[in-house]
Amino acid sequence: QNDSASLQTVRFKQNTQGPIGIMTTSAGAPIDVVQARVTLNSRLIFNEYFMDSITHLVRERIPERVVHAKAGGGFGYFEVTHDITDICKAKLFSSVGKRTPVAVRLSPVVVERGGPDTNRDVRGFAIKFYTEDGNFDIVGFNTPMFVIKDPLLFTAFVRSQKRNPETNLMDSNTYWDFLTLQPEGLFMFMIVLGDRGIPSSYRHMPGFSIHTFELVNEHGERHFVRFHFIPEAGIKNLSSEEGRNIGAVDPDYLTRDLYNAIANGNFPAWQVSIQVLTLNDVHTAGFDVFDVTKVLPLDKYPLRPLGRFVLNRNALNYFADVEQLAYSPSNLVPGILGAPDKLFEARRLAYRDSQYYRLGANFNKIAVNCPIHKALAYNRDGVAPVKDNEEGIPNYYPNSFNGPVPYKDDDLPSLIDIHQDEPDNFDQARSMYENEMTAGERSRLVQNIVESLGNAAPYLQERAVKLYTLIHSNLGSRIADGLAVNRTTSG
Ligand code: HEM
Repeated sequence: QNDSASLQTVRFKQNTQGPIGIMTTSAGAPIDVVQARVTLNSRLIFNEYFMDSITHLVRERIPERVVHAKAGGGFGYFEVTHDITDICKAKLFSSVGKRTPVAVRLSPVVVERGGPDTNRDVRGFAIKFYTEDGNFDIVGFNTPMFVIKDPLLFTAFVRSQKRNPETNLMDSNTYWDFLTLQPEGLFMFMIVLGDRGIPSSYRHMPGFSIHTFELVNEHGERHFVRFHFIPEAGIKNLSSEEGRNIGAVDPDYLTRDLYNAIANGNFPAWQVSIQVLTLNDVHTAGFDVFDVTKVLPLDKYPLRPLGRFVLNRNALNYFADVEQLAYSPSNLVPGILGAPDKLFEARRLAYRDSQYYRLGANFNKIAVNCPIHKALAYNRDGVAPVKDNEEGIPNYYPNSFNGPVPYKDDDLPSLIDIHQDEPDNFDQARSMYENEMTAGERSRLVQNIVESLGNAAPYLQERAVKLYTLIHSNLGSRIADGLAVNRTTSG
């Protein structure tokens, strides 16, 4: 193969004059490989090359993320193109033309670390902005809504979509059991099972914050926004058949495409815009605008342009720069308070916990997670990397010895209190089916649902048909017909 990704090692050779140095052990001692390779009649325990490499090899794997284990990543910048200082005082938005470095990780949800990129799945869309006030992360999806609004259901969602504990196989019964027990998720799965379920490349994939974030301006006034990221290259997707065929030949298709695009100077870029609501809009919307299972209608809350981001650099090392990336909804900066819904609150805890588990206590000291200005936290010690461990700076607060002092924000409002109802987004699902989908899109949605649901137990099929009928009678009856035809042809 002749693509940039396949030729990485060849390029390395071209860019170097010859061997880059004498090989050593991890402790830096030079190795005489001729000697070291005489192992069959010698004491292995004294062979430092063997001992150093074997003991490292068996420690090379860290836990994969419980979700979003596989990904493509890229680095670049975010640039403000439109002034929004009337609604937000965050420094990264302070002036038109201002650039902030970003790290972006794009990932299927259920697919495991070595699995196929072209599976039908939701895709994660995570951006870290390295601002002068610390890191701000938006950890979103390629769908504008999430599957549940009650965080208590998250564990059930993940387990039902992943492998059956006895068979270790993906299981259509658990998949459809969850969706039919929590029918608010069917709205998001109209996208997953529809035309947008398999992006043709990460460059052609949109992103959404989903949560409605609360922002404050210099005067302490609040606004509420959802972020949208629209690919400048346009939105493009694969059909089920294309996904299957491509995945059979190259399971890393999307990862490779992203790497090659960046390596070849065809830099992927996204337009960033926001839907903006005032406090009054929140009260008069007529529905819970913080409900992550719902979208905010674009005709009522149109997109306001904000900026764009461009990915112009690949990771220098995938493990160091992408695997070790640690995004968290709790990474917020002055001016951006986060979202007031329960799911966001749960996420503020879950990501940190996951990163302690997979990366260790000092995950924020790993280079790719470090803020651009030195963090002055009072934490010390723990597993590597500790870097300079803040040298002689006092390690407790408060202290009388010139340790870091608190930031003062006189206007700092807290997140508003909201009341959340039981989820009900059938109206939005109905409207999507009725008004937004073309006849072709509807047919392909039905076909994909029938294909997937056809593998589930009959009583789950019945439950699903009832729910789809509540969304739209036409959708329900077409699925029922499709399942009946399948039964006849297979029986
Ligand atoms: C709006 C809803 C949600 C969205 C859009 C979302 C999105 C994402 C994305 C994009 C990632 C991958 C981040 C990366 O690239 O490293 C991720 C990872 C993860 N998510 Fe979520 N998620 C949502 C809800 C939740 C909830 C409710 C929980 C648990 C309470 C949760 C727990 C996790 C965990 C533990 C990880 C792995 C984090 C790590 O180890 O770095 N997510 N999520």
